[in-house]
Amino acid sequence: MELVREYATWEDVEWVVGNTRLPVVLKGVLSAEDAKLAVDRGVKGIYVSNHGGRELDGVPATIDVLPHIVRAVDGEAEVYLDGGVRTGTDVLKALALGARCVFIDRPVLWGLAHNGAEGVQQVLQILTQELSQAMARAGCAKISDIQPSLVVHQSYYGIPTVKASSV
Ligand SMILES: Cc1cc2nc3c(=O)[nH]c(=O)nc-3n(C[C@H](O)[C@H](O)[C@H](O)COP(=O)(O)O)c2cc1C
Repeated sequence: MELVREYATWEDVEWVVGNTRLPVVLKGVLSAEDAKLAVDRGVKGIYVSNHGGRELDGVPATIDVLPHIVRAVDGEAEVYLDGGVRTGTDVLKALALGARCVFIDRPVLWGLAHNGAEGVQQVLQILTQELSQAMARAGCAKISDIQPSLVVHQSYYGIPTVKASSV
């Protein structure tokens, strides 16, 4: 019986990178080790995601692994994050911990289900307004003013966090 492979390998990543001149973004990175392996293979965007926690019980929260991944990547790729971003302060925290941007999935779908295109617009407006308020209260006039010192994270104290290995 032929088994159907349901996971990607590093060879797959190498194939994609080698077959396009476009920058490749790898989604689903949850460990510093994998982030480094991806960068070493020419990946230009590390997309920290646990797919909304829907794929595998027990995976770490993306915000917990983000600082380790940012440190490992060391500016060699942009780092993005999704998973559980629900408020403007969530956005602020992710940016402060080194994400270039965040992605939002289910809140957008909830807005769509509630009120169609207008509902989606409302969700994005609420998040934008909350981020703007959070930035004002944190003394940030622009996005580049959002610095790690705004956020106290357990990893800054050397407390070990869960390590996962997945692509
Ligand atoms: C209904 C649904 C289907 C999804 N399908 C995929 C998928 O096929 N591939 C993938 O990488 N992520 C998939 N995701 C995960 C999202 O792209 C995203 O990583 C996650 O939902 C972000 O978390 P949030 O919903 O808390 O914002 C799916 C999410 C939902 C809710």
